[in-house]
Amino acid sequence: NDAKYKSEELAYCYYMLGCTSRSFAAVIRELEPELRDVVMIFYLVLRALDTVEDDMTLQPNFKVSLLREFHHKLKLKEWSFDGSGPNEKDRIVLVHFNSILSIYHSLKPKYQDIIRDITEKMGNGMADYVLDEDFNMNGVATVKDYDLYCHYVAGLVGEGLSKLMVEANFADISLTQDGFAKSESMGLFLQKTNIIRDYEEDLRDGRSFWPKEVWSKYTDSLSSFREDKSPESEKKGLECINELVLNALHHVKDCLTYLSLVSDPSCFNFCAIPQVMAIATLALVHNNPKVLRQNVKIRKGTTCNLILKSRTFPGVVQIFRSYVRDIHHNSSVSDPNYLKIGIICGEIEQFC
Ligand SMILES: CC(C)(C)CN1C(=O)[C@@H](CC(=O)N[C@@H](CC(=O)O)C(=O)O)O[C@H](c2cccc3ccccc23)c2cc(Cl)ccc21
Repeated sequence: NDAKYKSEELAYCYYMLGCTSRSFAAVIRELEPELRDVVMIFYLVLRALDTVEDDMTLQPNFKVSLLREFHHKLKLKEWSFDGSGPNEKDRIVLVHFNSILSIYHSLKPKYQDIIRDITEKMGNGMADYVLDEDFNMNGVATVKDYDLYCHYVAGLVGEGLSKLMVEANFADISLTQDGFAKSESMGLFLQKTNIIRDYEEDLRDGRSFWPKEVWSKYTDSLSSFREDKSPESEKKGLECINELVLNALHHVKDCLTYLSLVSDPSCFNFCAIPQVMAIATLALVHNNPKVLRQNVKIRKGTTCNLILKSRTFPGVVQIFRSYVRDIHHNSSVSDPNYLKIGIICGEIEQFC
């Protein structure tokens, strides 16, 4: 019967959520019922889009049209895609997209519209970068491009989540009345932290997202930090990392303000946990030469402590204050951005 069929599809969607991201899947499962399925579907649709964008085995022109028309697939009753490369880790969400569609169509129309609108904007933004040859090899050109790319892949997620939470009455309406500036910062803080951390891994995949306007101050070729093991090259690499850390820190005040406006406890957790993981990761990558050679990750034990401590807003503020102090104290006097890092850390500590 229909109810049984839907619950099997729902269970399969949660199974796919678990495949794409174990630790975050647990956080989504703790959301209030009104938003749990909505956010889970939103997350899976974004994962599907990300899997298409990440797939370097797809013909560029085919990839561009699939990204630009992906939001139309959400209007279909049935659609799936089995053409992803064999190594695409989340290809399951495209192969079994029918399960996502069946739950998507059971959501309230308002929620469906928000998800489809973000999917359209994100798909078109991603498509704009696919054909940009320079982007693949030299990262984004300017810091402005860096912010625009992060807007498409992460800032828009913040806009969508803010609309969903306000629609469900779980967050203050002001989150949708500032032009989504704070929502944007939430996404950009996460994405910029990942981009700094993933330097070596992305180079291995033959691409980088570090803005040339920054790295070209420290080297003639982005991959030199990885290839040239000399102390001079390492020092330049660290100064480049630290400038990107400085750039990311400018989003922190907005992120803390955003979190103070999320009233529902389960939504607060959902929003706070990725943020505290990000500030811990940012402190880890700051002035850390290992970033140039491998993919550094915060320790499992640290993650558990962060999750426990981030259940309340004061707990989150304390976590941010402590890591921002670490960044401030670990900054080298010889670093060209030493003063700017001191200023932004001081401002954040004031703000806390
Ligand atoms: C690119 C990204 C940062 C937006 C990805 N993104 C996130 O990073 C996840 C966390 C995540 O997936 N962590 C992975 C680790 C990892 O993949 O690096 C895990 O397994 O724990 O969180 C974000 C996310 C959560 C809560 C509030 C947000 C507000 C604005 C923007 C994004 C927000 C996310 C929410 C949704 Cl609905 C969809 C995607 C995301």
